[in-house]
Amino acid sequence: MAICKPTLIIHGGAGNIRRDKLPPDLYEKHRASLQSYLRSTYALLNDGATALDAAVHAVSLLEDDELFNCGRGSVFTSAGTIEMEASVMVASVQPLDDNRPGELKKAAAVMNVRNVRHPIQLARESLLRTGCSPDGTPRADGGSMHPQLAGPHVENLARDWGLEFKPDEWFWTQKRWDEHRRGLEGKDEPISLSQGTVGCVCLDQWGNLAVATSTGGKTNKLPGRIGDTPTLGAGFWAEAWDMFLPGGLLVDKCAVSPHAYTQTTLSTQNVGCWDLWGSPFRHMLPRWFAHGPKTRDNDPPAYLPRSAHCVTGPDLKSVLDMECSEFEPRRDRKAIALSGTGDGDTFLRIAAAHSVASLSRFQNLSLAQAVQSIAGLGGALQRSAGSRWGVTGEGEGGIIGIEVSTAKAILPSSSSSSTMGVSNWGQKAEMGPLYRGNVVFDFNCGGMWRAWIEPGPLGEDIERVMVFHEEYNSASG
Ligand SMILES: NC(=O)C[C@H](N)C(=O)O
Repeated sequence: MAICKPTLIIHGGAGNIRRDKLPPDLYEKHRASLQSYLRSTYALLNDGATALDAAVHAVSLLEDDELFNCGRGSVFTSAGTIEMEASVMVASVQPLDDNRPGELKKAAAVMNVRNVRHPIQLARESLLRTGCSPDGTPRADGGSMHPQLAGPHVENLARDWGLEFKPDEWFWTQKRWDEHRRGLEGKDEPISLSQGTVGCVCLDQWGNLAVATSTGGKTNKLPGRIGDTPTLGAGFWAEAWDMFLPGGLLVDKCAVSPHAYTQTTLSTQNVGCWDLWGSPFRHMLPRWFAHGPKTRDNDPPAYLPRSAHCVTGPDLKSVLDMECSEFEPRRDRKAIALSGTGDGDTFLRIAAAHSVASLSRFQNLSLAQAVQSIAGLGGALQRSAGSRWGVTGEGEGGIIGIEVSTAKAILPSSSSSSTMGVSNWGQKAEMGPLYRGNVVFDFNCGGMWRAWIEPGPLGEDIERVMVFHEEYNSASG
């Protein structure tokens, strides 16, 4: 049964893109490409495609488009060769199910790939071919449980799996060759450069999230260099976790401060604690919490389901007797997926995508806040460049993502003007509640090519295509 409204965001690279160095015709070409890929991918999602297939569809189109640094438009290494990288990863707000495509392996990445027309399709095949069944018995699909595969070995698998190959000439483009030559000669770029990696994050009707990312890497990278795009947790990540919402009991530390958050790992699962005092669930708290937080030194140090570990106190028995029938523990699930672009060496150094996920999960930040603190201005990517910031391109980049939760509501997104957030209140539809993904992005450099669908004031779909923080034609930015 459909439980989610499809949600979609695509990026086409971030970097030192400047308004005065981005001619209108080049802007228009990027805008038209991104809009067309956004539309066809969104149509697929609405027709019932899985998030994985839709994301791979979007990135396959980008890989054939010379404008972007991936597939056919890939940049050259310092040796004048093309070495491509791509990755996919999935997560779901549905309960874990090893029979769901991709769930067994969760992520697959390919690196140092040559002549494969669609590296992203190779990553998809590698994800789905695990070489074993959910119960661990061998399966003859030619795959393995390895999430990262490189070079001639994975190219051989691509042949075995029937993927399309193209000759070197097909990948050669004048624009990238000129960039390569100018770079070797130490000359400046005459027009705006984006680092050009592409990515798609989407949510399907069944609550599955997928991220697909593809790149040629950095212009004049050393042959054999592996970047963030095919490295788990650096240039991409997807994750889902269970949350407990009102009906469970609160962590002591959480009760001390209205904004505190505590996460305790229990034997079989992680449980989280929301800031209930400032949350929309306030009115659902039992009456004995009505006076707000206070410290209870003898309480158990974790937020646990009632049956396992209960709040102590004089009124506990009567509270449970009176309140529990109307206050059942409810387990909700949250999922996120992220794709990055920019200086991959920095993304690697700070495990950028996984850092965003950890902030969201363990610090209980909205995804918008978490993305901002890593990829926004003054965020961890920028800070890690130190005194080299603005000189070498180090630390520059951006991240796109989607979060979705089966709770009736999630915490509102950051109000920062540079971090786009769409609130995620469950929508009522005939078949029951539909959840909407929350599209987020941020970047710390001149621009990031991106396109997404957002809800208008009446809930209608609105397409957005942007490169700067503001519209291309606005005076500022
Ligand atoms: N184009 C990019 O975004 C570059 C990519 N992140 C890399 O460093 O390999």
